[in-house]
Amino acid sequence: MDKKHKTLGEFIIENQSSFQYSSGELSKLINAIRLAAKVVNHEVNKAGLIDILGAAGDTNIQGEDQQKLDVLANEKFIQTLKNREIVCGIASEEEDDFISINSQDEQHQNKYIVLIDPLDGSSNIDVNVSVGTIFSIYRRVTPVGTPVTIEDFLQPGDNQVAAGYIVYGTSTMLVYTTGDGVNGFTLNPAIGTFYLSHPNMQFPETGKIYSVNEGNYIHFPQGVKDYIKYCQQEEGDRPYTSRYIGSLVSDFHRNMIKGGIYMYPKSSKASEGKLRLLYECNPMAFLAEQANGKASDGKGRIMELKPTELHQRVPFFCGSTKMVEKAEEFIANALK
Ligand SMILES: O=P(O)(O)OC[C@H]1O[C@](O)(COP(=O)(O)O)[C@@H](O)[C@@H]1O
Ligand SMILES: [Mg+2]
Ligand SMILES: [Mg+2]
Repeated sequence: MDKKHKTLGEFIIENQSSFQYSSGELSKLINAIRLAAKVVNHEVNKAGLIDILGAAGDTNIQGEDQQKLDVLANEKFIQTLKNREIVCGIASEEEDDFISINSQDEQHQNKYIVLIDPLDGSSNIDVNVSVGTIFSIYRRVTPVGTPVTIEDFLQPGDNQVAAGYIVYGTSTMLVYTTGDGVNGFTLNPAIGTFYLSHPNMQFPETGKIYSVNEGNYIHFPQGVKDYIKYCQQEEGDRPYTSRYIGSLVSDFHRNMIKGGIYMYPKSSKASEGKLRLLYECNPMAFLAEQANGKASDGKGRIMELKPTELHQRVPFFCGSTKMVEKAEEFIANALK
């Protein structure tokens, strides 16, 4: 029993009252995500030993080949949330449409919806590089007790009540916010308990790491090219170091601890970039802002964007405030 660190369970109970809608329902929801994370973590850790590597044989609505672990993680999270009867709707990267869940208990109608990227960094699954899960939680906007509609999911990021990720890396961590700062919990695999290991996480105001797939450089807008050149120049505290894991969760996590910027710009190959607004950019933006960082589409705040489609993509620039502002500056200058 680790007396030095608070468990996630203790932390949730202690901080429940600081949550504006505190009714215990959100705590139950975070606990359900914790449970599903442990189940997926168990599978990820022994991926090479069980038939869970490689493609599942289907493509998702994004046109991507679904990996077996994408499908498994999707099933585990949806199953856990359904079984625990705490949400009235779920949307997932791996599901074409949202799922409406009617509560069996007439007396108790659920108010929360969850959007998930069940397995983030799918291209890294087979090569034993860290991957993650991303979640975003909203209160529904349509009347309680009626089936959820697309309106419940197409809410701007500013309406999120909670967001977070799990990183399955050298250690497994759950990092989340309910709008009162960002806290990180590390799983003690010996006893299956998450402990508070990274209280009040903060992005350093600036940093020396830039994370972008430079293989797409020639396809990037001029402003983005100019910013990357700026990062590579011999001047002042530059050149910065290029670090790109290819898992958004892992690149974000490192940059939040060390200071840095992650970029997935639009390009001549991908007119709106690659990342999905609802279950990748909005939750990471909420975390970034709660940790004194910044998240932008290159022009303005991600969380002000009014979503129009469940799986829409947006350009994404996220990390240390000064670095994101610099990138925005280069993008704006190139458009003059
Ligand atoms: O291989 P690319 O084009 O650089 O894309 C890598 C990016 O795509 C992602 O893998 C997209 O997420 P999924 O794996 O959930 O589809 C991000 O995690 C990562 O940052
Ligand atoms: Mg992803
Ligand atoms: Mg994914």
